[in-house]
Amino acid sequence: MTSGAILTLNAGSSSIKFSIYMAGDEPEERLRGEVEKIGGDNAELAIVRGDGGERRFQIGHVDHRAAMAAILAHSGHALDGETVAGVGHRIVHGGTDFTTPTRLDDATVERLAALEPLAPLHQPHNLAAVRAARSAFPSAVQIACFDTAFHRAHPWVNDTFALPREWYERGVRRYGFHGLSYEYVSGEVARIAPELRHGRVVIAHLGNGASMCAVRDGRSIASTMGFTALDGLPMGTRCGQLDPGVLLYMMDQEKMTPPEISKLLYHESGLKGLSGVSHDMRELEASGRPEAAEAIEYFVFRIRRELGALSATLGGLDALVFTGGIGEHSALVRRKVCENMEWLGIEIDDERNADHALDLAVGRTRVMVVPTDEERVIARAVNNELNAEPDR
Ligand SMILES: Nc1ncnc2c1ncn2[C@@H]1O[C@H](COP(=O)(O)OP(=O)(O)O)[C@@H](O)[C@H]1O
Ligand SMILES: CC(=O)OP(=O)(O)O
Ligand SMILES: [Mg+2]
Repeated sequence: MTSGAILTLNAGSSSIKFSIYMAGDEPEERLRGEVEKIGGDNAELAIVRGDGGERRFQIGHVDHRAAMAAILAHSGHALDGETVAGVGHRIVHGGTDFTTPTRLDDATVERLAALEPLAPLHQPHNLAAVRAARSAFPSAVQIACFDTAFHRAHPWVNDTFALPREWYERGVRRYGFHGLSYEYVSGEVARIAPELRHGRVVIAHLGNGASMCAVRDGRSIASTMGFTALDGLPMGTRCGQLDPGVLLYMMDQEKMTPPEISKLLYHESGLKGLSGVSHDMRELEASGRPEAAEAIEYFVFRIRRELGALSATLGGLDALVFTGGIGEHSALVRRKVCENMEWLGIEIDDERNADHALDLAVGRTRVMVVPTDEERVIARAVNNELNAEPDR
């Protein structure tokens, strides 16, 4: 059996999540943490140890590189002399080629860098973390785990756009994202409720990025995100589904350049753009401004619309599962999504919902809150790779 430590890195647009596991038959978590508000004036490093103890450090203004340095410094302490045997990375875009966890070398990093324009909020940061970790831990195995991989076997009708066929061959496809989260949550649903293993399940991953996925037999059938992580639901700062005619109008009539449009769609839209208050659901819920309430209303409206559509692709619904920062913590959003949904068998208990309980349903369709754990999926992939090479 393998020994040594596993470090996982999950770099997002404004945060880097990380964890340390010990390798073994099943990886064992030692510590997890996050640097939040990267790019702002008061970034914070939070560390949660396996025994539940939590520490927070104000680290001022940091960019991604400085945040990584802070993480590596703190990981060094926590490792307590253990060698890092493997580092696992969440890589948001794997394109058409990467469908399973993959070892990172110079050539792979270069191929993944070519996908940066398809995930500008994530991929450059993911690869910066890879470069930093390769130089900090040169003898460790570096493994890429892809957000797109869980969806790669979804049916062709969900994989394509109705463009001339050559565009599909050129890789313009609906990839889908949040796959590490869907893999973890669907596994948990099957473990907690074995009767749902072959059931019709919709998972709503509602975080700063948000998407929904129809799952059957542990596989993705359809999801709301497409070619990039802009499609589908509105998000913290991303617009979600948009008539492509809007883009043509912006270019032709408003003479906006591609970088200007990209900034608008990725950074200034979604909950932030609609409310003018914040991208953060906590702040919207606390705000008395009517625009904040309207932004929540739009978010909920789109979730309900997609729930209907995904249930239709599944031919009905046995379970709706909430996860992600909003899905796990916002009783308000869950209540609004589930209102007047008896036609889908959805009815929830208000008290259990306020308590963020695992099982909310009083109707025929299960409604569950399952905290996601992308880090564990990454740690398992690295652990498997290490166990496949026991002499390391
Ligand atoms: N207690 C809470 N109530 C409502 N929303 C919350 C709460 N905690 C976190 N959130 C929401 O969750 C988001 C972060 O979700 P998370 O899944 O961690 O995001 P990501 O991984 O995309 O950075 C925050 O931006 C905020 O909107
Ligand atoms: C793909 C994506 O949107 O990821 P995140 O939710 O971490 O921003
Ligand atoms: Mg996330």
